[in-house]
Amino acid sequence: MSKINRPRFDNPLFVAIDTIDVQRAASLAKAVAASAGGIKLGLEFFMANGIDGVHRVRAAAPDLPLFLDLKFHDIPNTVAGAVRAVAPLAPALLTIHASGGPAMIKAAREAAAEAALRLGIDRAPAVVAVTVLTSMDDTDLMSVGQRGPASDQVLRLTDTALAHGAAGIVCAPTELVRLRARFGAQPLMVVPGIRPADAARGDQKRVMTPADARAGGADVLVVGRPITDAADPAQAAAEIAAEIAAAAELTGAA
Ligand SMILES: O=C(O)c1cc(=O)[nH]c(=O)n1[C@@H]1O[C@H](COP(=O)(O)O)[C@@H](O)[C@H]1O
Repeated sequence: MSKINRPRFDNPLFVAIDTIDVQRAASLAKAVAASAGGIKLGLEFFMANGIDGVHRVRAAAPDLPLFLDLKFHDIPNTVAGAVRAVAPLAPALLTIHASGGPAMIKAAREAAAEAALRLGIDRAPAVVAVTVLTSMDDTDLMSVGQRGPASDQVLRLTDTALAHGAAGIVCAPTELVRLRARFGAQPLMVVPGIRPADAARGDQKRVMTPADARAGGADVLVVGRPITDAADPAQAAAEIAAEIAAAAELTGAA
């Protein structure tokens, strides 16, 4: 297997732009461009607008890396095909579900590397594996037949994901310290479930503030509604970026 592609982001704030409206998505991308390190487009946006829609949003903020969060979870052959299909978008990050298992994770990683080579893309998309969704707690986990507590299941899935070629994982901020202690600094830790102290949790269950998540070792902080639902998204993004930067200074993180 080729060397693991592990990107580093100077600015770890990725704004999740969850909408079906291309114009709104483009104007949000533009509004947050000064404070964000990247934008994330996910299922909601992609189901409505597909590859063309992604191009249109990127044109609004061309310098921002793209996190394409489609959470692939299928048989290895199908996932490899899906990775190849979106590779021309050259996302910096691409998600799969770790629970798809070793062969699926390996197939995704290999498809990303091969497609990048074939397309002449400098850097293959980093495949990151979603562990336990941040909207699930221990009871939810049990109800789908998985052994909890959530933090133990995240550890097991991280082990599997990293052993089979994922560049990193998606986890809740509450698991970061334990994961860093076990897996060290190398794996990319992508962390949603971020809520400023005064923000509504919505459907998120395992949450922390931007400062605590950064101090805990998050490489990428995924923040959606606290920014996109704010009266002034540019200002909300700037405040969260400042909170992250202050936490990084305190802890000596880059
Ligand atoms: O893969 C993800 O990005 C993801 C994984 C996870 O466990 N939880 C989670 O919330 N996400 C995504 O992160 C974003 C969080 O958005 P907000 O809850 O609005 O901040 C959404 O786009 C989710 O799809």
